[in-house]
Amino acid sequence: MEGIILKALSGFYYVDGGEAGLIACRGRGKFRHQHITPLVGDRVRFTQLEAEKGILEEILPRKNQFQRPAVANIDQLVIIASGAIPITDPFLIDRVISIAEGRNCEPIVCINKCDLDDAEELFQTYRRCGFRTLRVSAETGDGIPDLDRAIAGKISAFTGNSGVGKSSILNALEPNFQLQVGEISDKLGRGRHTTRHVELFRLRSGAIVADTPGFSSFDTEENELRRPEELQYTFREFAPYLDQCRYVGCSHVKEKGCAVLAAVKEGAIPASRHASYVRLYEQAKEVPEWERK
Ligand SMILES: Nc1nc2c(ncn2[C@@H]2O[C@H](COP(=O)(O)OP(=O)(O)OP(=O)(O)O)[C@@H](O)[C@H]2O)c(=O)[nH]1
Ligand SMILES: [Zn+2]
Repeated sequence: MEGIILKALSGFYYVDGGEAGLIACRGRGKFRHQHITPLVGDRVRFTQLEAEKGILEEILPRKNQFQRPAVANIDQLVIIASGAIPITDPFLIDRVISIAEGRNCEPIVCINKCDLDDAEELFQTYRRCGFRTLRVSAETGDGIPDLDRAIAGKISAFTGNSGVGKSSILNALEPNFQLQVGEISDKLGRGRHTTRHVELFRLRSGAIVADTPGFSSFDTEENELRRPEELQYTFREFAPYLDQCRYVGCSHVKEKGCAVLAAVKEGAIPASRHASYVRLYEQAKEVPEWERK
């Protein structure tokens, strides 16, 4: 049988076995010998032993994999942003987009709290760059059906800065969730710096989503380990200009004859996107060679 690992706990992998329900599986000893750690999100082959118990036989090839939180096969990263309380700094969005683009994972920009502010500038910035960009309000329910359609049939992880409304949106998508919204005790309890537990949930619509705790702040570590010269490929709107710069190996930061800079000047590339690129480029340059993979 085949299924997806939704949760890992105390040595058991809970596999969504479709009609068979949730099957608690142990891994075969060979995984340990081969240093293979099954991850939440893994597509697996397993044998059912009794009603709700089984054994993992094989991990099918991964589409991608993240370390913090440890999860595999994320199809889409839904980046929640907001134009009001709090106003999202575009750099936070761009950093996550860059991570997603480097991992064969589709970024979706979802602007919440549109009842307070329609965030026209953010919306246009990401739409113009070619990202699927949605406007929603968890409060009024506006746009939530669009988000529902955007995540249908996929595995999606939700991310976004604190307070943008990730829990509220998941609750709006699936009232069964009943995630606690905006409570201080909850925020402390999540222990963002301690556990990195992650779990996937199948919504009634069939979409699979990663719960927020492990995903509320995507770690930048992996991004910073990327070579500076690879960063340009994670800004999709740069693509038409990359081979038009005067110098081979142009960093698109301040060189003369840089086609990317010219496009920023003309307004074809949003200035905030380029500013984020420069910031990530400078960060990437700081990483010593021996620290890279
Ligand atoms: N007006 C308005 N308020 C919202 C909306 N969505 C969420 N809120 C409010 O924003 C606050 C934060 O919402 P949460 O859902 O807890 O945000 P979060 O992103 O999960 O926050 P963290 O747990 O800190 O990561 C709460 O007071 C919500 O009621 C919205 O669409 N409109
Ligand atoms: Zn250039």
